[in-house]
Amino acid sequence: MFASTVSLSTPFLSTLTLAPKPECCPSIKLVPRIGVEKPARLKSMIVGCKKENQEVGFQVGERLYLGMDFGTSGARYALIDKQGTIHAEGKREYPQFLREERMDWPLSWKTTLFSLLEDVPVHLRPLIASISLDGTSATTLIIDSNTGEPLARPYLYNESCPDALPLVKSIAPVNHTVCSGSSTLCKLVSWWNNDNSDKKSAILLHQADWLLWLLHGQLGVSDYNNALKVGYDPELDSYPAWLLSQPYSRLLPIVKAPGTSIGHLTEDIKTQFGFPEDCVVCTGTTDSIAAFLAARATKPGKAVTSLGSTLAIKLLSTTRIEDARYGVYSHRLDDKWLVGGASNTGGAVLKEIFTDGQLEKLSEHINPMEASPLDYYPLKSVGERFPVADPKMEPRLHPRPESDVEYLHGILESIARIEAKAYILLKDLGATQVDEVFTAGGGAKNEKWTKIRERILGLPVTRATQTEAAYGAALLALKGAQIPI
Ligand SMILES: Nc1ncnc2c1ncn2[C@@H]1O[C@H](COP(=O)(O)OP(=O)(O)O)[C@@H](O)[C@H]1O
Ligand SMILES: O=C(CO)[C@H](O)[C@H](O)COP(=O)(O)O
Repeated sequence: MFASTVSLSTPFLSTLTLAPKPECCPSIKLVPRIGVEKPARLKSMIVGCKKENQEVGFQVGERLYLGMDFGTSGARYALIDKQGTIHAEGKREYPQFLREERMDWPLSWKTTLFSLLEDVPVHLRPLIASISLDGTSATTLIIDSNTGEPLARPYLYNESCPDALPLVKSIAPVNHTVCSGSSTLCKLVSWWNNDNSDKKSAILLHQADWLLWLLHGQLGVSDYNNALKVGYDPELDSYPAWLLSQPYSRLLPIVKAPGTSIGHLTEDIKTQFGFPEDCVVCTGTTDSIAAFLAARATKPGKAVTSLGSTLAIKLLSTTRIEDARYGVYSHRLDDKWLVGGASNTGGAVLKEIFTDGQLEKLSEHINPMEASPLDYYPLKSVGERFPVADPKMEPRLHPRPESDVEYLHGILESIARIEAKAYILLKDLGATQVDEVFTAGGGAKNEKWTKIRERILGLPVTRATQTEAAYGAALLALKGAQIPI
């Protein structure tokens, strides 16, 4: 494990100022005041938002910023203005495309990307100044640099390549972030050692990088959040020498800060969707960092727990902590560090047992102030990443009580205990002590779960004003638009 406190330049959070809000409600009905014309002919648009039957518009020609989140179970978009007001939002499930009896994830993600763009109200598209998006971390694609098409099936965020671990451990510093079977570097090395396809034209991209490439057309660009788990050092702002000396280092993408303008939309995309000539595409981030950005927690000690399909924890710390023994790593954010990790526990386990409606109904009958005697380790399948890095950890969801209310209570409480263990671990490893937890993701809506977590964490737990990672991605688009290419 190593911990360091560094001063890093190019602050993000402090450079990103949201203009003062005109009186406008967060979730709004758009009421175009003038006839909606074909985007190509549209000169400018005053768009109102409804608040108690008033229409509050904003300056003609003001711009909008599009963020998209490609999470575990589906994708979302959020369209905001420079005050951070949401002008449109939507979501899509991933379509199931099979190829050789396996899910064709690249086709599903690409289809979902273009479906989300179709869902953006056509009369708002000409106002969009920039686009960014987030994806699941360490979801790795090996791409043919001649075509942009995948040379192999993607390695998903929670997949592990233990075959590559001994070699990766032999080149990387002790307990470095890449020394985990689910790291991007292990996936790259596993492909390099086992795949017989033509390696000359191969490049590595993360899910977010590849989806952004479909919009800007420049292959081989990533961000220092997505690139962390392939070995990029956001403190050095470069790949380390021990990695650059490897034969496969030529597959690595160039790395920019999240929310950096890469270039304009391709002509095809502009024409197909009616986006403006000056719309830029910005580097993205990972889904749990986008959720952190959405929460707008800016002080050390503030943390965001993303209760999505997985449990991802991000604590804003002045100290950088890396320790693969526990699945702990630090993402750079501005001049501070987002210390944390991602557990395989979380909503995906709940989804296998209960529908969202059942979760809502059953939760009504839970007394959150009463401790559940049930002790589970809820996992969908074998293997855990954090706060215990154990690829062989077995799920534990039995004995199952007669009552589904008691069963759900036990699962929610057990996930809360894992969350508490994670925050205690971060403190013991030297991170800034957590003093408040914001919640993002689908689980944030469960008030009983929030109360259970407050009791077990012994901390105030509040639902972030914005819980969707897509909002955080939109903030990155806003940042990128403020800094010209
Ligand atoms: N009322 C609820 N209580 C707890 N969890 C919930 C509730 N409603 C939905 N969820 C969980 O939220 C998860 C989806 O959250 P989301 O943030 O959309 O996930 P992701 O982006 O990781 O796909 C699902 O796994 C679901 O089980
Ligand atoms: O669990 C995940 C998918 O939802 C990702 O692993 C999650 O994004 C955590 O990775 P990171 O901390 O690098 O963002």
